[in-house]
Amino acid sequence: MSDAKTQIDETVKANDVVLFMKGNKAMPQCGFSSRVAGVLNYMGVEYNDVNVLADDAIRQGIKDYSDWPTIPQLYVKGEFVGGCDIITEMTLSGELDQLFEANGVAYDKDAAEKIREANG
Ligand SMILES: N[C@@H](CCC(=O)N[C@@H](CS)C(=O)NCC(=O)O)C(=O)O
Repeated sequence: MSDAKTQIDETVKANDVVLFMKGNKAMPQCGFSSRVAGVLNYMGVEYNDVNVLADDAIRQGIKDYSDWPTIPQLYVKGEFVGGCDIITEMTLSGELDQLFEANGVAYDKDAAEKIREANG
């Protein structure tokens, strides 16, 4: 395994929820990353953010790791879940709630409902 792949593998296995993004959760540097971080922040999810802009090897490595061409990328319990479009859809359909519940990830259900109400 390359250094980047090893680092990615260890990160997603050591942390329940990881978001590979541009910028960080406090200051996203891309609208797509901002949207996913915004959902997780609003839902009160505890997660690790990895800024791919800080390391080109991780930026390319995460795409190879998941075989997914873009960033952001959300991982739950070591599994790739999706990017911005998928996370948005899963938030609105309630599938993200189900995924968190199935994996014992704490989140604010009322906040999730508010997102759905505002976008229904
Ligand atoms: N449709 C994508 C949008 C994300 C996207 O297009 N990301 C681009 C621009 S930020 C990207 O990662 N390009 C490759 C790169 O910048 O390395 C999604 O659902 O996540």
